[in-house]
Amino acid sequence: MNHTIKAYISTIVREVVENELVTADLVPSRRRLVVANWKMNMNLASTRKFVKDLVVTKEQCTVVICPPYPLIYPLNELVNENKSSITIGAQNLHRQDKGAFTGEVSADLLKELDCEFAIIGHSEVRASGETDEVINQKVKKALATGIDPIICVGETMEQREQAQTNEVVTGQLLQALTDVSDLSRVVLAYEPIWAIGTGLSATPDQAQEVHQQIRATLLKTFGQVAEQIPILYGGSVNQDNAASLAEMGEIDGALVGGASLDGTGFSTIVHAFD
Ligand SMILES: O=C[C@H](O)COP(=O)(O)O
Repeated sequence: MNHTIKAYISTIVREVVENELVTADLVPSRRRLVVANWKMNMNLASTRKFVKDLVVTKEQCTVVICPPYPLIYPLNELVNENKSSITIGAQNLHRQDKGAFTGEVSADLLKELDCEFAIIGHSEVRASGETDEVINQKVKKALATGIDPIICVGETMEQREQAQTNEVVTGQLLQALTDVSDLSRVVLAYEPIWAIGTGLSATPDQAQEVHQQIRATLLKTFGQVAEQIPILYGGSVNQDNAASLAEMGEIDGALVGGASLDGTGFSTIVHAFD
């Protein structure tokens, strides 16, 4: 079903609910996603092994793999050969259509290579100077190209210690979503910077608390459509902590870095969110 039809159906459902013709229980539940961000890791051989090792038996949870750009095409071929239910995503995209942007990749090309998602605003990209305005432009470019954006937000340890988490995260998400119309296709990822690659994951309660604040802000700002936006948690998710994070009602999936490089281990994380 294409996105226009999905959006139309969700609009009808929302109107019916707002008119109290059905109970909220009948609103379709949010999609759940487990996303692998391979960052600057993996090669052709390890990608082949990953696809062989990954066991995805259920389909309640969308499994998105975001490889380095040169691996997108071979990964797509492997997915087709193996009839795998992997969905492919990109780690970034450019806000412009095309042009003299050395080293960058356009949304159109990513779409042509079957990328259905793109990570936008990852803290490792923000650290190189990416602004909230550029992130907002990338979100719009992704949506206009038929790619669903996975927008990352998160605070530093210093900001957490100064009780600024809510202010920082809210500011980032509202700027990323400024004038964005198709919110039902947006995915958010809460990634506390202090938890990324450190082995120091947020506890399920810490993550749940921030996710609840994000949900409240989304509902207040955008209304009922905000219920459809999945909020993933990212930051040292692994085979040991995935199940306890997945139990939390406001954690709709995970964005996984280091622990996504091994197909067998990543399968365990996926099944925790199934
Ligand atoms: O995009 C993924 C996040 O940066 C988390 O990375 P990590 O699982 O290695 O902490």
